[in-house]
Amino acid sequence: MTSYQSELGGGGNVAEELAKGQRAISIAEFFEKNKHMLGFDSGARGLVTAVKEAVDNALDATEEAGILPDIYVEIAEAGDYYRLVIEDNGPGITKEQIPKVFGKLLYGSRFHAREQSRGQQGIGISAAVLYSQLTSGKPAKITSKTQGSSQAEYFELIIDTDSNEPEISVEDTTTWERTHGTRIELEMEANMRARQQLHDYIKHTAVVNPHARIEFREPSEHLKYERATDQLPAETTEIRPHPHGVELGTLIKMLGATDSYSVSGFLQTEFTRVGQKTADSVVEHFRDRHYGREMAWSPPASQDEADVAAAITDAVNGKGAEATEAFTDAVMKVLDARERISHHELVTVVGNAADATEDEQGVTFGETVRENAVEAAWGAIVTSRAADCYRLVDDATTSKKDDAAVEALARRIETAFANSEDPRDRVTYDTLSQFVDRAAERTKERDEVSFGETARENVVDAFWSVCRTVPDDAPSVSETEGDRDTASELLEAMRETDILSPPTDCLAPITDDLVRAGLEKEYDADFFAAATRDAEVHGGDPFIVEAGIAYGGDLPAEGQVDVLRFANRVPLVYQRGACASTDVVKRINWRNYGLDQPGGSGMPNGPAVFMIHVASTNVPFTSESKDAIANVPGIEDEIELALREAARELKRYLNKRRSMEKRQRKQDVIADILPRMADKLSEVTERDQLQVGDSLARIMNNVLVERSVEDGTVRLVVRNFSDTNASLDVTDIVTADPGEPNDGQVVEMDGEWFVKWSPTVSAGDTAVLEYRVGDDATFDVSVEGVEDAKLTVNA
Ligand SMILES: Nc1ncnc2c1ncn2[C@@H]1O[C@H](COP(=O)(O)OP(=O)(O)OP(=O)(O)O)[C@@H](O)[C@H]1O
Repeated sequence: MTSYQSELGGGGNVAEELAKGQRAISIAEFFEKNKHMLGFDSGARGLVTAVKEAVDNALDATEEAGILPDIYVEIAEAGDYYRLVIEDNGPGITKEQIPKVFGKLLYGSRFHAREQSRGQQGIGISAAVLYSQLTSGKPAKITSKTQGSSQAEYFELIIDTDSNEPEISVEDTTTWERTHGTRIELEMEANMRARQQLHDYIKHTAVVNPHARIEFREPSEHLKYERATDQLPAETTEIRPHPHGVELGTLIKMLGATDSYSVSGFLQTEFTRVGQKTADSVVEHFRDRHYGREMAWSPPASQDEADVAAAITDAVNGKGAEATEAFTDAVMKVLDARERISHHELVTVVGNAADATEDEQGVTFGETVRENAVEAAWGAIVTSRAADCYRLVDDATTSKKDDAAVEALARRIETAFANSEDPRDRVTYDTLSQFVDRAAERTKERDEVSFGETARENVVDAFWSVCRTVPDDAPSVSETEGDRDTASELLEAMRETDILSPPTDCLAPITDDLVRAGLEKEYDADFFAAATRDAEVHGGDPFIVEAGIAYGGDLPAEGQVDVLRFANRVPLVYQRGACASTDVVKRINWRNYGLDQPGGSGMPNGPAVFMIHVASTNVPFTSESKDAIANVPGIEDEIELALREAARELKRYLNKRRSMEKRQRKQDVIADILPRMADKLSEVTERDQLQVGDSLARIMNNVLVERSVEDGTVRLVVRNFSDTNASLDVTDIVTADPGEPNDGQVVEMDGEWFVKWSPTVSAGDTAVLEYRVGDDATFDVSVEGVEDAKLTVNA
């Protein structure tokens, strides 16, 4: 760094020297230097990020247009570089927009939309273009065809990093076999070291987008992921911001942009879930914060020292005895009936009494008389502060506090009111808290009695609850926008008002059925479970968490469970350790759900894949490169609940499987011993060998299927030795024509006859299935509807 130290004291102006080097930095220049922020930290990672940005856009665009996505991704070596091609069958991009979409950072359609989408910031694809031009020096080649066009638009362009504007080198039309869509070709310095992440990204994209067809070709592999459903994700609706989710800067911007004059109108037109009632409630809190409330004191009783009536009478000059008395009586009549009165309420009471006296007595009560009367009456009323403060403190604290302590605290609060700058006893909640805190501190110092946190809060709330909201109009929109403190008061009022959660039609969860279908499509497992939670809200943005589990089958039994993380249907393949979803998986006790977890915490082991999906209008990521979900407690709780929901199903499955395995082992032992016993028995008794299948089925409480063939009659006897009903599908495959059996159905296929029955056999009952066939036929029976371990087939 240039040092100006030698110039210090030498008469030179360092600030002016520095000023020569100070200039604005373009966004493109900034990202050129900070590529890692956008996920382009290395050649390996750059390739994954570029694929991800283009595929995410393709999925967003096709979904928005209601088109089932057909996406082609190709990575090929091109000399010293890699060439990346991504094609989609989306709606295409208009000629005017192409240069901006690809040649300008921070240009997009989703930044301002409160709707679930993969893209959010308008940086993704242009950052890929920037990375490609920086590393290979080659322009991006874009082909795009909109629906109904016969020709496609073709551009070659780069981003001018000084101006953050597109620099077009070729602009042409071309023919393209796709009826509509977009094709992007980028060359970049890259390598395939992140091959695994690339494959994970594509495969996991296929899992959570079962409606998409994706073809992926890279130098050593060519893969096709077919769609599992023709059902597009549910259409989403854009929502207005929720009052609980905006920041101060955004609020001020919104106040500047609105057409509304009043804050109430502004709230109702610019935010979701705000009707008249909610707006009224926010405005009331806003006024409380902006103006404070007025303390209401109990008017002293007439026999008390402070004589309000006398004070009023004294204050009224030259109105004649009769009118003065009538006026004083009218005020006192109202005051006597009131338990408490605040300053503005007194102004109204005096005003009404003056109007009535004017009418009845024909004497004018002008502004000054009214003001004098209010001042005099208020002066007399506030003499009761001490007694009032005592009562409020006494009621708000426990009986354990002795009287002198209560008295001391109340006296100090009273003094705070008496010394306050506002003669109307207006206080904000914060000021009131300060009054009470200071009074409590002094009482501790002087009287050695302490009032703890809770006691203080109770006292503040007791005073606040008898304070009156002031009648002043809430500041207008322009007044609020023009003053940062006022805007901040409005924001706090919005946050403290209970407001219905935002609607969730802006979200499109995958849904549990499709989570399961997606997993079934890509993983050869024995068991699948899925759960979709109800929507919750974080910082004003709705979110939905989904979880899925695949278990067993071909999944690797060794090592840790594989965790697939997704945000708005986008697989997150980096920063696993920094992600809230990983943290949640680790903190669950998986032993409770039948999985192996060394030490009882951390990643569980076993042949399982966990899938976690967070869908939101604003997913809180840990960084701009959108690699990991931040540790937001509300979101973590939902992730945990979704996982536990799916895990409960897994537990049931594993328990059942274990008991079946146990049963099978027992059965294997018996099946081994029984024939040997039968052998021995027939040897000893010299009788024919016994049929052991029947006995085995009886011992194991199984369903037994036994065949006998006699004079061309094939008989399958089904005996249910279990204690529940059995609904079976029994199919006998015969090599000769079985004619027309009584209850079974026959289908012939390639010289084999399939005879099928679907009997329900009650516990302890028997069903007989029969047909006739020629002598030399052979048979092969299959039975479904009963677990293998509970079935004995002797046929
Ligand atoms: N394949 C495509 N088909 C149609 N429109 C597209 C396509 N790719 C990009 N767009 C349009 O270009 C805009 C900019 O895309 P870009 O990837 O830069 O940002 P984004 O997807 O909005 O947000 P993010 O930076 O979070 O990815 C998108 O918002 C979309 O309107």
